[in-house]
Amino acid sequence: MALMTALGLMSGTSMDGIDIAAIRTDGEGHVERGPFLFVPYDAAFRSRLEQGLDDARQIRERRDRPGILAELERELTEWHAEAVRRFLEEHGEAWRPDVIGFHGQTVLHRPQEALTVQIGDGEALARAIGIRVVYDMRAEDMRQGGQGAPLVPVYHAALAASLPEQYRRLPLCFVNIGGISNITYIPAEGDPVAFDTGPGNALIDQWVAETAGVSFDEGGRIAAEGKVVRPAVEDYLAHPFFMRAAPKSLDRRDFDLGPVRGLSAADGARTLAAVTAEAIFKAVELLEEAPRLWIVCGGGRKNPFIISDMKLLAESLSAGLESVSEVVTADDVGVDGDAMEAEAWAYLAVRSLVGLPLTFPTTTGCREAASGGVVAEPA
Ligand SMILES: Nc1ncnc2c1ncn2[C@@H]1O[C@H](COP(=O)(O)OP(=O)(O)OP(=O)(O)O)[C@@H](O)[C@H]1O
Ligand SMILES: CC(=O)N[C@H]1[C@@H]2OC[C@@H](O2)[C@@H](O)[C@@H]1O[C@H](C)C(=O)O
Repeated sequence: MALMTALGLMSGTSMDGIDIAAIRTDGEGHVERGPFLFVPYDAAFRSRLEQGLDDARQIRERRDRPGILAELERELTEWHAEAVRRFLEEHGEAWRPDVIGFHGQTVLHRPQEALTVQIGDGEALARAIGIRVVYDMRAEDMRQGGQGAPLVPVYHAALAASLPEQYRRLPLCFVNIGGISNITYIPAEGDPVAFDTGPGNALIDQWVAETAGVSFDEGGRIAAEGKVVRPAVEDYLAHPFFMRAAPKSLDRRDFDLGPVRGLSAADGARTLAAVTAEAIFKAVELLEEAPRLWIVCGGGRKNPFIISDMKLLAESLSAGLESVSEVVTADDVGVDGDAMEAEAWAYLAVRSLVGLPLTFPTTTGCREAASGGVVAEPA
């Protein structure tokens, strides 16, 4: 197939802003990565999104927009249109997209009820920027019996195939630490396996907002003053989610700050970093073999305590293995840990246009490999 230029727009569960990335791809093995831009939301819009999550609890049917959600959807779409305009001003000449993959903002995710809701009006976005948009890429997977998440694994698989030789150590795991964490396990033989693993940064963000008045724990500075409080970690890890078989996925509200309440700001931040790392390693119990390499993507890789805890866990894991299990960041292996999800949404948009599958029984639990997405034309 001919190559297409695609833009991906991701507003993740951290609700910190919009990631935009461009790629050129055939939707299969060929991926050229282009520029990346992050457009942060202001504090006022972030708190409106939080309110949107509250209102979303009243949603019974995926088109419902109770409370502020209808207005919020308009605002969110406008934020995205503006972000695209800004991207095109800088990179439009070399990277004028044929198509845009638009994620929107997840406000509710209840896989057990086959209900997942991303606000964001794909039709309005296509009209506003005059470019074809593919949106609502999770819904078809759910109709086919899948979790509707995670969707990035098919892109991880494409990247795994082009990793530098010294990092093609199968089985390996891509770890995405966004608001929620998820992994893609690439075995030596067979299909990639994927699932959400537990909390990512969302709890840390909520905790430091409440106790220290900042939106995230930059560089782990708050955690640096604290210690890991074991009973709180154990409390989180006793959550029934960890006992469940994969595939499985999470809503941002499935975990809360209950177990760290009463701790100092620093101890809470340090403890939650440990929870994130340990929850990821709990995934090993669900995998056929322990990964030889963990490639960490997403904002959580910039929290040094999450990374150092993961490295210690990998060391103890290695003790029982013939080959070592090592933790590296996306940047170490030559991929962009910030742009990855937005690139994936660009890649998925191209796959959707050509009718290739986005999800597989081993990544979301869909009955058979499923495509998806709705195409909005600009005119
Ligand atoms: N310098 C940093 N130090 C510590 N944490 C950071 C830093 N930069 C970003 N983060 C954390 O990463 C989060 C954003 O991560 P990311 O962009 O991967 O999330 P997301 O787009 O919401 O992803 P997802 O869809 O996977 O939930 C921030 O909310 C913050 O908690
Ligand atoms: C429903 C939803 O938005 N899920 C997100 C969330 O954030 C991380 C994790 O939970 C993952 O399952 C998914 O996002 C990524 C982009 C995915 O679909 O692969």
